[in-house]
Amino acid sequence: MDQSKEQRILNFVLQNAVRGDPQSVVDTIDKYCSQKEWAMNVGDEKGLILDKILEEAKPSTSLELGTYCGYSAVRMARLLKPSARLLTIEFNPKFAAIAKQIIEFAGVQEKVKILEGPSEEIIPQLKKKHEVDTLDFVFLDHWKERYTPDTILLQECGLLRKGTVILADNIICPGAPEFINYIRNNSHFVCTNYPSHLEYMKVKDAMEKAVFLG
Ligand SMILES: O=C(NCc1cccc(CNc2ccc3[nH]ncc3c2)c1)c1cc(-c2ccc(F)cc2)cc(O)c1O
Ligand SMILES: [Mg+2]
Repeated sequence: MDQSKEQRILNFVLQNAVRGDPQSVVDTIDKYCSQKEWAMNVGDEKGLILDKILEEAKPSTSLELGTYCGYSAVRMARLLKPSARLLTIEFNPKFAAIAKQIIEFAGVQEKVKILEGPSEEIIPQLKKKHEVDTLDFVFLDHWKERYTPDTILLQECGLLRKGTVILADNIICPGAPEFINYIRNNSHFVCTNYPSHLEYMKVKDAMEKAVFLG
């Protein structure tokens, strides 16, 4: 059975990155995906925006929607303080299995917990089953049409607090027009746009930060 692109990315990491070194895992995935096969990691250019916003937020509890191969989970975990936690939700079991191995190879498995399943099922379980009080940081990078319903669901479940930072990928490409319309017209959020480029390409993209006002 021939390998998937995600398995090829994993193998390249296992053979070329340094075990226990999250920066080397991030750099190795970026090298593979810019030189060999494109993949939908947030990438190095938008990754620097993610780094800066995450470092400003100094989150104790973070949530990511859309783990994929674990690139952004490793990228975020490398910047979290030792006691901080990242929960990341992935619907596709094959992606989750690859991500688990990449996260373990990077040595950040103590800070990262992969939750397998659809966000609409898992978000309502975060408080009771996963002992979350409120979220300090949320990274949206899953199906773009889920950005709005899941933001509403997070509010309904009491998971946002005054100052929670939500960062959304792919505002231009593939685009999340209904999310932009929702969040920029919602007086409970203060929004900031960060122009950038699609990972590994010259195509324009952007990220949007939305801070919840409570
Ligand atoms: O679509 C994207 N990513 C989302 C995605 C996509 C596929 C599968 C999954 C399965 N994972 C999944 C699903 C549902 C879920 N619910 N809760 C968790 C959860 C997890 C997730 C995407 C596309 C492009 C892109 C593609 C092509 C192109 F030409 C330009 C740009 C660039 C990106 O940076 C992207 O992020
Ligand atoms: Mg993305």
